[in-house]
Amino acid sequence: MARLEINSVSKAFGAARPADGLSLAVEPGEIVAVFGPSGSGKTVLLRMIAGMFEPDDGDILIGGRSVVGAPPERRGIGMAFQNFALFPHMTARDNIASGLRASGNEVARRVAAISKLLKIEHVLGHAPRELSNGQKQRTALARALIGNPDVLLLDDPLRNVDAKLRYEMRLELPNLLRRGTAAVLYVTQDYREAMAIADRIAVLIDGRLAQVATPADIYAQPASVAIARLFGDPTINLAEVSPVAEHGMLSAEVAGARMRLAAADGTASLGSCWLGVRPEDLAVSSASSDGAIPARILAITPMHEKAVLLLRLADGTEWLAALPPDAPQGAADDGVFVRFASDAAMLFDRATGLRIGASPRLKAA
Ligand SMILES: Nc1ncnc2c1ncn2[C@@H]1O[C@H](COP(=O)(O)OP(=O)(O)OP(=O)(O)O)[C@@H](O)[C@H]1O
Repeated sequence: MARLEINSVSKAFGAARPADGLSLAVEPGEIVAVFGPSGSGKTVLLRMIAGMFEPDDGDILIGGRSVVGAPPERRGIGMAFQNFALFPHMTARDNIASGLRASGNEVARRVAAISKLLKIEHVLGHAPRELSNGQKQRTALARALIGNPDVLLLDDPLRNVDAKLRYEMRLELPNLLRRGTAAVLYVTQDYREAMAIADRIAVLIDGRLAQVATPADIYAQPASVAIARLFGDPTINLAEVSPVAEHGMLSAEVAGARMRLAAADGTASLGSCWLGVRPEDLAVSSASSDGAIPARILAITPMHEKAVLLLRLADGTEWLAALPPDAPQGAADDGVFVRFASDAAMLFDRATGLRIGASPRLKAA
């Protein structure tokens, strides 16, 4: 059992700075997803931990000991990659055993145990070219897990498997990974995968950790508008507003309608803000009411578990609403009214992008 600690780690390649003062600790048995846009530095972070290259600055500790400068094979790390990286001339069995520094019966026993767990016992004699992508991925995972590593690094391991298997693995992987005591760093470009698999998510943007928190907290309390936009499909709706405080209540005009937002802490009005409302927090109806935004339906996309409406608000802003499939939706070109509960509104400072208010969203009005 060993903790992984990344302390103020930086790395530059010429003008690119894929790691810029990163600090993160992963406990034994914990799964932390590293999630962020393409090019944000996720792979560079994993490679520094693995020893494929060293940081310019800062320290990386496993079990309290610095591993900077130590050869990769001495770091107690297991790794699996999106491209599987199996040895083509070896069987699945030998690929898995190559992750172990042991011999004889012990190897056979551990290969049998891990391949049973990963349901690949029947393909152990096959070469990689004879395996499906799902079987390749399981073989690569078995190789990473077999040595009971202190730290397990998984670089987008489900990127190249089909949608059905990805869905199944999202359900299976957390249980599988938690059977061991490895500190797991799991890189993904898919926010759903990060939310399904991880205990905590580390959001990496431009080489910096923008937020590290549980999946539920990141969704409900994104630290900034950039993070709010990375989580959610369809993505969060935004409107430029200048909230005012009156009688202890914040309100703002959105497309001509005055919306109550939250109980205001003070009497001060806020400056220019982004108002954010998630598509699933919008209600759409044909009847007007107090605080409803007039809008027109531009298009409707039925999406099985929900219907997504593209709306044009009275001021021309386009928003998306995600409604349960059985909710009345109207039809394209219908005039409708859009509402959201005051506690569904998030406010972000326009200048800094940071979320305003400490409570999950803002305090309910
Ligand atoms: N060996 C290298 N030499 C020079 N630049 C590099 C090297 N490795 C990475 N970079 C640069 O560092 C930045 C971060 O790359 P990285 O591969 O870590 O991104 P990522 O977040 O893993 O992206 P993706 O999700 O697309 O895999 C990029 O600008 C990339 O071009």
